[in-house]
Amino acid sequence: DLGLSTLGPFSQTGVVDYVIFAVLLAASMAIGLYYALSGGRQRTTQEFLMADRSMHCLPVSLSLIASFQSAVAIIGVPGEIYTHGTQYWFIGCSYILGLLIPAHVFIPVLYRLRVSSAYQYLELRFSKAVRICGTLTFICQMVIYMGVCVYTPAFALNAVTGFELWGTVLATGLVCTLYTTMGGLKAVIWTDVFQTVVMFAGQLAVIMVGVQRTGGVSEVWRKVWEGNRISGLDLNPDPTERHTFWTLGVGGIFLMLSLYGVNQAQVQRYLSSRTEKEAVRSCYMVFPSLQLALALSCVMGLVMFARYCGEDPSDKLGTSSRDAMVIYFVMDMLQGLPGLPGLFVACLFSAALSTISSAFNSLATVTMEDLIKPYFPAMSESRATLLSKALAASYGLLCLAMAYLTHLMGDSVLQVALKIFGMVGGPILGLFSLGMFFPWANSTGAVAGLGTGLAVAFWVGIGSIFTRSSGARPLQDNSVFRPTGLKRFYSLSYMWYSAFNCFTVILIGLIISFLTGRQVLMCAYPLYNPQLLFTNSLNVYFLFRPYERRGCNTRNNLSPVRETPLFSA
Ligand SMILES: O=C(O)CCCC[C@@H]1SC[C@@H]2NC(=O)N[C@@H]21
Ligand code: NA
Repeated sequence: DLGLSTLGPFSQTGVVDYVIFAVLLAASMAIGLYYALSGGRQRTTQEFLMADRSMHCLPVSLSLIASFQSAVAIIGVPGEIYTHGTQYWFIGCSYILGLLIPAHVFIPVLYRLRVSSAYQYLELRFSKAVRICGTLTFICQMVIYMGVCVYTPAFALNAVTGFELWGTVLATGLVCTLYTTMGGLKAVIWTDVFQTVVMFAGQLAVIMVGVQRTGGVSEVWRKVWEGNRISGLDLNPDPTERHTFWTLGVGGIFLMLSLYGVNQAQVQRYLSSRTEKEAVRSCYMVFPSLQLALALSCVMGLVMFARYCGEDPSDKLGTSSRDAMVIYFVMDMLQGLPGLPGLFVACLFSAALSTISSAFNSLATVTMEDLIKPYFPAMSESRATLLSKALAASYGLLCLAMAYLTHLMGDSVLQVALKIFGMVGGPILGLFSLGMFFPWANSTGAVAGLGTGLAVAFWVGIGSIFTRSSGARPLQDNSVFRPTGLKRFYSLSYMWYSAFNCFTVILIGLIISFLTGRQVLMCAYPLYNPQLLFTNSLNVYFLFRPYERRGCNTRNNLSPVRETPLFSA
């Protein structure tokens, strides 16, 4: 508690803010209960994990946003814009291809395979070992990320308002675990819808009050313009430059593909759609909402700059953490307006709840589908569902432990989250790309590629922590730091991690495949018949297993879908 509890929402306006926060938690619980007691009452894994594959595109698209738009973005992005200007806004350019490729490349393949876990594809294409490696990698990524998402809002609030830290983490974690365990994917998707609305409302409120209290739109614009926080198009090709149009607009595409193309949390939402067209439509509908989310958090950073541009309140705050400063700004703007601080607290926790509930549910799904069911085929449906619920609950508790670990990480939470996605999500994207676009890759190559990709990713990621240059260089710091050799390698912008690690997996995967299974060339069918791809008809072949000693064989029981154009030319 930085002694700013005078600014705290719960000292000035008191009860009404607590009520709003409590209403948010209660509403989420109510939705969880509703889906626990209605429909099939969550008695089958098809319902608990896949929502009976009956969802419409609107809730699915809002739930897709909610999965990877957490308090990290709501607190981290304004801090980024305040410190470095609007260069980060260019990440919005990556949303075009970052959503088109999932819609027309990854969804068709994964939807038609009728899988529950994205990693089942890896077994069909490669082998069980590759599937297990993919699943374990995904579990590591989401468990670490969940910890950051639970910790962020609680830490930020505690830093500024003295709001009870671990009590909040516990309350959030328990409520989330409960409704996810009771109501399954249907509850997670519908709470995501409700929480996304609260998230947008909270940010909008802060922006409107903030602009009004900082002298109106023209005054805000004048201050950010003079403070040169409106960044131009930075076309600097230097890959060690932290944020440029290339690292954000192009590097961001690979980040988006790793999240919206192959991440189980998003794939599960596509697969829960009633038809493939509905899934593709939900992917398209993500675009405007994602741009809105990005705009709100960027504008919030600009208003915050207009408010404090001269002074630097970190001395009052006692911490130079930009993340804590964002909460200070919000409480400074909203104090004395009954209900608004509570609305923002609800916004923060809605963002966190909607992300960690998606993480719980997708972790329970892959653990069940990839790590348990294959070894217990005779397990009864009710037993499997009960186990899935136990898994969701245990992941909830694990996430609280991870929240504590986040305590120890440096950097702004936004950078921590983006680094995790780059270091772990990038290699997984590489693994799927190796399988889908390189028919001659085999499972030995895939495992070697993934292992190498993860090793290199952690080498760069950990190395970057020790070299100054990878951190955020404040705008006014114009010291020319020219890293050389290994230091240059460590200085790679973290926005390139997804692309860099993806290509490492593909490169190593291909080399090892050639060295171990050259006969493969004759057997695997192209996933896409390339010359057809651009004539509007997509022939999705289910892949034959790569060459075994006895010549090509099709051990999997999926017959190739031959020559049936999936949508007419
Ligand atoms: O908010 C978080 O929890 C993670 C930070 C943002 C993750 C990436 S950034 C590009 C894409 N847009 C989003 O809203 N989330 C993802
Ligand atoms: Na969220």
